[in-house]
Amino acid sequence: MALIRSEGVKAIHFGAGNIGRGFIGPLLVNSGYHVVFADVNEQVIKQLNYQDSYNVLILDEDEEQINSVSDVSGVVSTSDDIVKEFASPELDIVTTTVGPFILEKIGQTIAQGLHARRKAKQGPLNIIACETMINQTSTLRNYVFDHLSDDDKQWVKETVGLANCSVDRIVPPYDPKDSDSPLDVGVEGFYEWDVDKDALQRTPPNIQLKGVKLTSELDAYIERKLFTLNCGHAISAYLGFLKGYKTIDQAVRDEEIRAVVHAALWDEAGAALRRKHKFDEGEYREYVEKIMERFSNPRLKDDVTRVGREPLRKLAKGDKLLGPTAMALEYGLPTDNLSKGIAAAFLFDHEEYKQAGIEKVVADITGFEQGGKEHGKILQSYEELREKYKQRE
Ligand SMILES: NC(=O)c1ccc[n+]([C@@H]2O[C@H](COP(=O)([O-])OP(=O)(O)OC[C@H]3O[C@@H](n4cnc5c(N)ncnc54)[C@H](O)[C@@H]3O)[C@@H](O)[C@H]2O)c1
Ligand SMILES: O=P(O)(O)OC[C@@H](O)[C@@H](O)[C@H](O)[C@H](O)CO
Repeated sequence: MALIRSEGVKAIHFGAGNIGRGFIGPLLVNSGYHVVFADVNEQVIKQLNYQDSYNVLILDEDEEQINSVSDVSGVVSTSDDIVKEFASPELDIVTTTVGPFILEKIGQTIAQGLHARRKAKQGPLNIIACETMINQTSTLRNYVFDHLSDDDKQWVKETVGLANCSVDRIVPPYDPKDSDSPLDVGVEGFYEWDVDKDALQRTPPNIQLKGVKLTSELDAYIERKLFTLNCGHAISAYLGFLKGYKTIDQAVRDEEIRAVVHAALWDEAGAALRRKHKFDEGEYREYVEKIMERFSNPRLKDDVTRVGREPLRKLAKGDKLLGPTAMALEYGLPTDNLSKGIAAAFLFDHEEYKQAGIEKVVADITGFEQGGKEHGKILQSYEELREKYKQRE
């Protein structure tokens, strides 16, 4: 059993959920931080303060490893305690994994915390939101700035680093039957965290995150992750759901689904990404094959409903499905398999689409004109999938 221990400076992490406890928290602890988890879930916070540690189980197909994460505590994110934590001289970094829609809510809390920190005359800080979306920290920054005075804004501009990033580790909810503690979490061994190094506040240079890649080319890393891993994940989830599979590994072991996902990632999204970012073909092939292997991991038991959650968010322009489609079209590349994934997303949550009429809904959401080629491809796949999997409606 590998033991991870922290030694000094503090981090606040908003969101003590799967990825918070399973990746960001442990990585911060491993980098020497005491991690204060901030969450609305009072039960989780109580348990964190009671236990002071929990286990992260690495669930790879060929490896079983348990890491104990200690020196962690929790505060309820809606209590005054969180504002006090911001004023602490030991605080060095603030991270989040609360979900894209929650950033607006924590924006006000972070603004109050930053105000308290300025009043307490404490020093620099870095904030990194780790949600699965493009420019998540810039989005959070806007919400925070909505609640700051002009003086506070000026202080934040001079003192606080707000860096975008890309975070990758698959962390599904862990079945409590499989462990002794409700805090324990099961994760895959693979992880990647790329952070925009130019946006970080480096005075004092406390930030030394072990296992983090600091880069000046974040856009390429973000697009590679979102348009490959998350794109393939979403397509697997939606097609898997239609075919009656419960988990992602079951879905991608189905030859038909696997072929669509692989072609979407390699021939369509991948071909576009390789052109735009000049990724080395061999390295990119390894990246795709590794993703297919990660999706196939039966020990993760990752439910298609978790991966497919909030389909309208996933269908947003520039996000994991329409983003790579637009990029492929820009380079004159095929999009047939991406279109199938998009069509399947419309069938995942079809009740609300049914009411408005699918043709209009597809046009409104995708921006593809009714009667146009791309709109037609999605609609055709939609009808084919609907006919084929009628029994699941
Ligand atoms: N699970 C993964 O595989 C994974 C990997 C990379 C990134 N992410 C991203 O991380 C984010 C969280 O995903 P997750 O799977 O951990 O979800 P989750 O539901 O397990 O965790 C979210 C946590 O945020 C908490 N929360 C909700 N509202 C809050 C608030 N106002 N203040 C503080 N805490 C609040 C919830 O109580 C919960 O504990 C998402 O943006 C997701 O895209 C997830
Ligand atoms: O978190 P979402 O809902 O945007 O997407 C679901 C999964 O694809 C996602 O959580 C992945 O597991 C994660 O992005 C892996 O790094």
